[in-house]
Amino acid sequence: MTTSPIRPLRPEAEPQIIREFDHERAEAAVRELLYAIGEDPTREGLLDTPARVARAYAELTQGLRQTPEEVLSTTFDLGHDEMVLVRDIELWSMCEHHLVPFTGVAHVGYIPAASGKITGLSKLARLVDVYAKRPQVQERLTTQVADALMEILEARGVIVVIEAEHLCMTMRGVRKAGARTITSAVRGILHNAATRGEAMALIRGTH
Ligand SMILES: Nc1nc2c(ncn2[C@@H]2O[C@H](COP(=O)(O)OP(=O)(O)OP(=O)(O)O)[C@@H](O)[C@H]2O)c(=O)[nH]1
Ligand SMILES: [Zn+2]
Repeated sequence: MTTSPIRPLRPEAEPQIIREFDHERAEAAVRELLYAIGEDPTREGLLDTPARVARAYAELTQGLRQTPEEVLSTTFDLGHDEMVLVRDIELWSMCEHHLVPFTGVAHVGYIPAASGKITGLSKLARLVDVYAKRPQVQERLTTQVADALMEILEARGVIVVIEAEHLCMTMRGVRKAGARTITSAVRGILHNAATRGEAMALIRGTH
């Protein structure tokens, strides 16, 4: 059995961008976990599992190695300064308490700067992934997406609504399948009741 050297955990609340995923360390940890649950990682069916799980985790946590600035670096000036809203962006994240998935949809809307700084629609979905593909809590995911749009696009207003089901509440623990958690973050001129109402109507599809 091999164990990799213990390195200190990062002390910061917000993780630093670490460019390289440590496959060797992840594999060693998975091997250890298999021993811990009473499995035998040397049996044939499990031989490649540590490497596979490491690759899967590299993908599931790839947002830790990306920045919102990279994603939002392409902007256009379309002279459009009204609300842009992308609804039902599929979302898969990982709850930081249990490291099991939570999944649902994000609705992301913003009102561009008067200068008309607009990003590509797909970039809103990519931005959600930058923050979703990390160990997360839904509240932080919601505010991080909103804050990134305010800061990087200099949007005049942002609304982010996330509806998700947490597998840690479904497959284990309290076992309440179907319970959905809804979080929202509102910034800038979307605090204005009429503007927010317009956004909510678009999100609900009742406009
Ligand atoms: N606020 C918030 N809580 C979350 C999120 N994901 C998971 N949780 C909760 O985190 C809590 C962790 O509670 P603990 O009592 O420390 O852990 P636990 O003993 O496994 O709790 P149970 O899930 O109730 O069995 C649970 O209530 C989870 O439902 C999230 O995104 N936001
Ligand atoms: Zn959880």
